[in-house]
Amino acid sequence: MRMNEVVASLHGVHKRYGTQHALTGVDMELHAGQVLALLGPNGAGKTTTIGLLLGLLRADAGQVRLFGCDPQQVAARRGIGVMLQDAALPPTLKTGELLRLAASYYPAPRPLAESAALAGIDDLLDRPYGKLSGGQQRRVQFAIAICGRPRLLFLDEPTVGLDLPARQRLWAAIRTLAGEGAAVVLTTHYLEEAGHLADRVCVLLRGRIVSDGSVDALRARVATRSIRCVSTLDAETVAAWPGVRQARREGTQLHVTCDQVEAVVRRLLDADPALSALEVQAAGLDEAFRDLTGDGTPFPDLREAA
Ligand SMILES: Nc1ncnc2c1ncn2[C@@H]1O[C@H](COP(=O)(O)OP(=O)(O)OP(=O)(O)O)[C@@H](O)[C@H]1O
Repeated sequence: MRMNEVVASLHGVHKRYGTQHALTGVDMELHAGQVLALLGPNGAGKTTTIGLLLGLLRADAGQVRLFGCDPQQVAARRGIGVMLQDAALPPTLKTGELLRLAASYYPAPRPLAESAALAGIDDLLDRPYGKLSGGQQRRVQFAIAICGRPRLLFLDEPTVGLDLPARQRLWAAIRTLAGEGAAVVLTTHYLEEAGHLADRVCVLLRGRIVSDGSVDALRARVATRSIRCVSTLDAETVAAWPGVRQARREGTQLHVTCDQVEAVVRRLLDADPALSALEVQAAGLDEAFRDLTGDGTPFPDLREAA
């Protein structure tokens, strides 16, 4: 497989459930060797997009292609690996047995030890799946998703329930797979995860793609900066200054989001000679997303990873 080759695509896709419009005119391409993070608030259309690519749903209009074929064709589906959130696996089977069984469905599976090592489950192979912790089960599900050497890997919130070392290990494994040429699509609510992992971030909002590009390009689309300082200035007063988008207080700290950072910093220093611990940062992804909604709609389910 050539790096950057388009492995799957949606062009002008519309999908409705009854009168509910889930996707309206979505265009998206997935490339070999690229990790794409699909982000958006609840109900934005992420699951619907993945369902269409997996051939579980049919578009009402537009074209969906998987390895150049209709995603409903079995041959096309053999090239994908999937880790969904509601995986139900037989609890009495041992992890190693489950992995062997899953690998047997693929023409050229990865050696079991390699899948286990990538997923960090080498020490769990003799344990019954049902006796594992939630985080351990997630790792087994990941091993199953990658055991067939998929050319396209779908990961639906793969690190939910994982502690930080396990999450970092999974990120490393995902990077390895992308390095081997796999296209990876992941949905995540963790901004940190998208920032660390993704080559591209696609933001869906109310069934439309509102941003598609690198994490840096997304950040650059919003010119906002955030200022933090220790100050006794009233947040509401600062919020009314020109160039300030938002100001709030957290204990002794004042947090200000603004467009014209130099002017606001100058005015803060003038207004409060005792101001200290001044920090200026580029907008985080959460501010970027908030900005993309245009009407200030927050993304309540986007949170920083713990
Ligand atoms: N089977 C269904 N019947 C009716 N409406 C549906 C169905 N599935 C999804 N929808 C609606 O379609 C829209 C998109 O839903 P979708 O599940 O794709 O969003 P999502 O981005 O995956 O959300 P979440 O982050 O909550 O999983 C929502 O308004 C949802 O209510």
